[in-house]
Amino acid sequence: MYKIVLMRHGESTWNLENRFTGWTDIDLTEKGIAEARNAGRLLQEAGLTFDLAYSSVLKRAIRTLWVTLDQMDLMWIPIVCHWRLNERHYGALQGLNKAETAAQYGDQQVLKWRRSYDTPPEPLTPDDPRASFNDPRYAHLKREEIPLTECLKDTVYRVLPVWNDEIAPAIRAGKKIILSAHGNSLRALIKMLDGISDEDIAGLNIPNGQPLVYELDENLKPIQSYYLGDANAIAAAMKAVAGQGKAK
Ligand SMILES: O=C(O)[C@@H](CO)OP(=O)(O)O
Repeated sequence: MYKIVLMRHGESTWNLENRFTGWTDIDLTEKGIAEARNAGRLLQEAGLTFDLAYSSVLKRAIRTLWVTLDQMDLMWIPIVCHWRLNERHYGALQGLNKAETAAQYGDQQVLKWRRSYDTPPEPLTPDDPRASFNDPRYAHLKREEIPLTECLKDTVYRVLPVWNDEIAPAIRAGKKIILSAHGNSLRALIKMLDGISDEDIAGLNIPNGQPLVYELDENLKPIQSYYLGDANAIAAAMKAVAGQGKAK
C-alpha cells in the first residue's frame, strides 16, 4: 500500500477578500500560515513523514509547504515546483470579488463558472497585464501552454502529465510524497484518482490547509482517503468554500 498527502494551501489574502485568484501569485495571511503550521502538527501526530514534496509555482502553495515542512523538521527534503499543479486559470474573473460577481451575474452563473466541468470563464485578452506570458517562471513553456482561461476539464488535462510522468512513478519507487496545491488543481487530481463523474465533481470543495491522506493500492487506485483534523471543522470549512460564490 502506498500513501500520498494532498493539501490545499492555507488561507491567502484573496481567499480572505473573497476574490477569484487562479494564476495570480497571492501570498498567505497570518491565519494561512497558522493553518500550515497546524497541518504539520497533524501530520506529525499521525506519524507521517515525507522524503519528496511537490508544489505549484505559486507562493501560497510553496509557503504552505515550507511552513508545514518546517513544523515537521523536514525542510531539507527536495521540493519540486511544477506549473502543472497551479490553480485553475480563472480568466477575466481573476481579481474580482466572488460575491459581487454573483450579485452582478447571478448565483447560478457564478456556480457554473466555479464548478461546472467544462464552462470556462471569459478569457483574458493576450495583452491584459494579468496574462502570464512575460512571467519568467513560465519562460520555458510554449505560448499555447500558458492559459488565458481554463475550465476544470482543461485543468485535468494539464495536471495529468505531471501525475503520470513524475508523481506516480515516484510513488511506485517508494517515495513518501506531500503535495501542496490549490482548490481546483486538487479537484482535478481527485476527480482522476477517485473516478468522479463530470457532474458529481461540482459538489467537491476543498478546505484550506487540511492534510488529505490517500491510501493507494499497487495500481495507485485509492483504497481510502481521509482528512486529518477535526471532522466538524473540516465539513464547515468545505461548506464555507461552497458558499463563497453567492451574492450576500
Ligand atoms: O479563486 C480561486 O482561484 C479558487 C480557489 O481559491 O476559488 P474557487 O473556490 O472559487 O474555485
